[in-house]
Amino acid sequence: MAVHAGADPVPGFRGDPGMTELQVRDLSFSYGDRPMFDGWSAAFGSGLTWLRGGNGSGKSTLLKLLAGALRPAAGQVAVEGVVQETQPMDYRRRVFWCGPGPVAFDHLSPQEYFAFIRGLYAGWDDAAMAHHIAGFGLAPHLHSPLRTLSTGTQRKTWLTAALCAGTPVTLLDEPLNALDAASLMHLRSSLARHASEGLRVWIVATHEALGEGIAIAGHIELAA
Ligand SMILES: Nc1ncnc2c1ncn2[C@@H]1O[C@H](COP(=O)(O)OP(=O)(O)OP(=O)(O)O)[C@@H](O)[C@H]1O
Repeated sequence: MAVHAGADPVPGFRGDPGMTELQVRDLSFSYGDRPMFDGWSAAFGSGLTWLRGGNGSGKSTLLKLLAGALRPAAGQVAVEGVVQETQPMDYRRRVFWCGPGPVAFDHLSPQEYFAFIRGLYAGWDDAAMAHHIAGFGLAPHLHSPLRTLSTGTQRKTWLTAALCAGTPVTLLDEPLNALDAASLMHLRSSLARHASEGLRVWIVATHEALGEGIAIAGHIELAA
């Protein structure tokens, strides 16, 4: 297991004044006595960053740290100057994390989940919600409890929320998993649009290439 360290701005990060930025400084984290990150630093600018690495290299762990779902032993993570450790609620409103596993909302239907989540994010976009419900074919499933829906349909629900939340930073963990061909096409075209707009930070952890036509602003590769 490699321990990740260093201070590498994401290649392609432009650092323009006024653009959204996620900054990680001197991040350290261990699972028990097993270090994963030791003084790791990076700066993520607007656009899409592809987070790569083999199984077990720490991609999901890094996204959880950036989301605030795991607590670092040391270091600082900040979005637009809002520091995760000292302003956790303000920070969380700026970061949407879409992980691969089940979440705590599976008693809700997609419609109830969207109604709940739209109250948390000031930039929530209702027009985008209608667009993604259609694009992912979610309409027949809107009123069924999430726990009764297929893995792919649940993931389409989380992805719809991620694409509508309007947060400065969006973290997607293996977003291509479990999607059918039509949904993959819809996700890829949505990511391509956001990546080319370059207005917000998108960090996407995935083993496989995202597909042609998606502008990649930077790569981070974690060693296994
Ligand atoms: N809660 C935990 N406690 C202890 N070790 C953990 C825990 N979660 C993950 N790990 C270990 O940390 C390492 C990194 O895991 P992580 O899930 O971040 O990797 P990954 O790059 O996302 O892998 P994959 O590509 O397989 O999804 C792995 O060796 C894993 O076994």
